[in-house]
Amino acid sequence: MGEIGTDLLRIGQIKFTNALPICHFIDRSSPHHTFLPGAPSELNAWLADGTIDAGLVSSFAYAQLADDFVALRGLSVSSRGPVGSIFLFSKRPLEELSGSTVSLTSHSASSVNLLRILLGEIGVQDVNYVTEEPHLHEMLKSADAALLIADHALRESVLDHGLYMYDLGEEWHNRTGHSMTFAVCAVPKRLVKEHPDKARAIQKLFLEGKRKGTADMESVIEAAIEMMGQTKDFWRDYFGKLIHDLDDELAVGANAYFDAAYRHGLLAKPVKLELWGDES
Ligand SMILES: C=C(O[C@@H]1C=C(C(=O)O)C=C[C@H]1O)C(=O)O
Repeated sequence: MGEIGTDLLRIGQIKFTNALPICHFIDRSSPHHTFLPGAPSELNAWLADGTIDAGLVSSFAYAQLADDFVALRGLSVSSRGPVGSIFLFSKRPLEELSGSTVSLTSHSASSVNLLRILLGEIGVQDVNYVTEEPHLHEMLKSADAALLIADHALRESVLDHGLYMYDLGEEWHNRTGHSMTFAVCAVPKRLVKEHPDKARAIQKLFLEGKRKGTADMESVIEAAIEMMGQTKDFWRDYFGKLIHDLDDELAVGANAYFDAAYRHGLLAKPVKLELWGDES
């Protein structure tokens, strides 16, 4: 973490379309904040090494850093059922992946660990996990299945590969009945304690961006089309699946995920989501 009393706070922002409903309208004119866009895995590493002070990161990365960070109330990337952009593309049905090689996108922390949990719960054993750049064709040259997230997953999801496709938000919901929170907005406990006004200012920037995005979804969709093409209906359907809120109810799903991650040996200790700030 940098010198937190200083005037400039560095804030991480997900560079993919899933965060556009929050990030498209963020006011970047503030002299006290600078925004650094990255893939989730980059943002996670930046939060851990102090390159950024706060921002959107994988919920799993938050869980690893939960001693030092809180999650801002009202902000997340979540789904209650299908998420539409987190897919396992597989040559075999999920239940038949024991002894297989599964290639994991290098961009994710939450989804790759969710996949480990889901396969573990189904009783799939002896999987050889490899982490690779998110290129489906390359990944499947040597793997039996490949996990992609975000824009890479969206792009492949509209093509016919003749592969089995599993939406991890849907698999998690079918299995547990819970929502799943993939990303949260993490802020250092030190900032909250020593400069609550600054933590509140970060939350307000994101919440105000989300409020504008919700009120003007057409502009958010235009921005998504500019990034990736597809039709307005495609984006309406996709953004309709995503939830960008974070409240006590969604925290139940996030905590169920953290519990499962701990049970499966993926987190070193039990973690509870610590929400901070007001939602408005
Ligand atoms: C919905 C998504 O959620 C994302 C998934 C993440 C992860 O797997 O670590 C992190 C941030 C989110 O942007 C997605 O990428 O499609």
